Amino acid sequence: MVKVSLDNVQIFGDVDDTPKFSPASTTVADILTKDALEFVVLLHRTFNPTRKELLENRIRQQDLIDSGKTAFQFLPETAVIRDDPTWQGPILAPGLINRSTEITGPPLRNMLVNALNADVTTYMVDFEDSLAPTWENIVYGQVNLYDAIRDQINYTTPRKEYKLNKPFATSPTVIVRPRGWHMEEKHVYVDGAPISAAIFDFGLYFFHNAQALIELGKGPYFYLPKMEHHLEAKLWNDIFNVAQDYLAIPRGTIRATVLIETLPASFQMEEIIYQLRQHSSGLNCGRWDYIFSTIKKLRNLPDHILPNRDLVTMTSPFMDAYVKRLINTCHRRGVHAMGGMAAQIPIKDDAEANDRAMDKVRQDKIRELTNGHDGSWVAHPALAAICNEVFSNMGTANQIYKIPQLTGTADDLLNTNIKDSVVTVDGITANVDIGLQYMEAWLRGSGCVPINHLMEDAATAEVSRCQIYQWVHHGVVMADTKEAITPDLVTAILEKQTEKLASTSPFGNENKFELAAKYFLPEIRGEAFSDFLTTMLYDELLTKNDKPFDLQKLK
Ligand SMILES: CC(=O)SCCNC(=O)CCNC(=O)[C@H](O)C(C)(C)COP(=O)(O)OP(=O)(O)OC[C@H]1O[C@@H](n2cnc3c(N)ncnc32)[C@H](O)[C@@H]1OP(=O)(O)O
Ligand SMILES: O=CC(=O)O
Ligand SMILES: [Mg+2]
Repeated sequence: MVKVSLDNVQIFGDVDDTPKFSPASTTVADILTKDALEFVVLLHRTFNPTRKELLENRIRQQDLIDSGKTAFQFLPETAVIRDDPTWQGPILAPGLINRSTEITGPPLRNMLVNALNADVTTYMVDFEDSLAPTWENIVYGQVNLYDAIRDQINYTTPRKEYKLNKPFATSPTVIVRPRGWHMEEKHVYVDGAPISAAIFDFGLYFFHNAQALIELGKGPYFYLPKMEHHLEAKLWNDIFNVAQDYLAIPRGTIRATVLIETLPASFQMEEIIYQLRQHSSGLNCGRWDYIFSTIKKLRNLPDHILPNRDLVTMTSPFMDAYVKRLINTCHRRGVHAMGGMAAQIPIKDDAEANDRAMDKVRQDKIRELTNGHDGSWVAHPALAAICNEVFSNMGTANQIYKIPQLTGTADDLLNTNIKDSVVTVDGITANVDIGLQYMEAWLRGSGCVPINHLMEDAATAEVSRCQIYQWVHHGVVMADTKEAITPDLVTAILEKQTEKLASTSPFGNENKFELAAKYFLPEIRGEAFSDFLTTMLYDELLTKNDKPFDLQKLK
């Protein structure tokens, strides 16, 4: 075994050794053990320089786009991968053959139990879009997964008893989504800089649970978010190989589904599967981040202005092209093509509105099934039945064997012309409202919230944020007032919304609307464009102890 020095490692978060849940749960100290930390530090030291280079490459690509020399093309240097029809993904892994209904949600203990009890095939446990990365959320997410896998997650609150209906081994297969390459975990420093959040989330989960999962007839399975280049997938693949070798687990045991949720990645779908080859479990249409990325990448080009958020749909030309290209690519290579998230959630106090919302979810799933997806996502247990019903029409565990015609040329992927496109005052107000409410919740530690009966998470909020930037930047003329959108107009809307929401907040003086507005303002005035809302706000979540935790006390 490689010896890893922890001399230059510091932990600034609490490493609690008292159980948080009743009956007694695993503790944070059982997760952040010396052995586990050595493993994640080894991965970080080995792979962080490449991660940083790849992040710099993203900035260079953006400069190219902004200068009008569009970088969007199928890469000439990887034509050989695309043109070779012979290579295939691996044989499907145990627990990942039928993925017709995947529930998703953050790894909060109550939600983990509820999701594992849901009538679904698989469960994407999310450290990313739906989780605000407080130290507490991150480390207890690991505690909760550890306990779930060992059938010791049952617990009681004053309100409710949470109990798994079935053993973990026969519950929906768990697929963990670590944070993306851009995020750092600032509660852990290695050699004077924060550790990569992706490596931290992946490493702790893999180290503690890979062997146990294999013994249960499943495996260490992952969803990989927000990649922008096939070499970013190669980086994951290299990490997987080292991780498996380290624990003497056969290479190819890990499986990873990549979210195609950035515009550049949709030009490299085949290469991404190729890089992960023996570890690939397909691709997923991460539609919300994909809309965000499309706006973000093309934000400074006047020909790609998108209309009001509710007019950008899965049938918009660029979205339709991306979905169809993804399904064709996956099925040609023998891997799953997963659908994405309709934002509608159950509406409890209005039966008719609920029926309309549920019908939107159903129509979305029907479109996905008809296009050829092998399964799709649901945001809430009450939506599982709809997805199950629609995808039962496959009649088989998946439809990988069906290869639809290859559509989605480079021009189609960039075709942002949407019929009857308009931007209106209501469209701006809705985006301001969503962005502000979401950021305020995130700053209080909630990464996924219902707003106006829709699920809002980091990806959907990004769409709202960067639409306003784009409209102000280009001085778009509103269809209703015939006036151009200016920084002063959006400032006035933000101020009004902030005052209204702060004065009615159930959190009273503890609400964070003023703080959220302070960060939001330069973004929507077009004066700043942060890479991600989450990296922009992250320091506000730090509960960094001044004195690092004494590593001698690690178990
Ligand atoms: C763009 C993307 O990345 S999509 C993927 C990321 N997004 C997600 O994963 C969405 C996850 N979903 C959620 O967080 C929630 O469903 C929300 C915030 C959208 C709605 O939450 P709420 O309004 O609180 O839902 P509601 O009150 O109906 O919840 C009822 C029960 O269902 C549970 N529940 C709701 N959603 C889920 C879920 N996704 N997984 C497990 N349990 C859930 C709640 O925990 C609650 O049970 P409890 O009282 O025992 O704790
Ligand atoms: O992660 C999913 C998305 O839509 O973004
Ligand atoms: Mg996403």
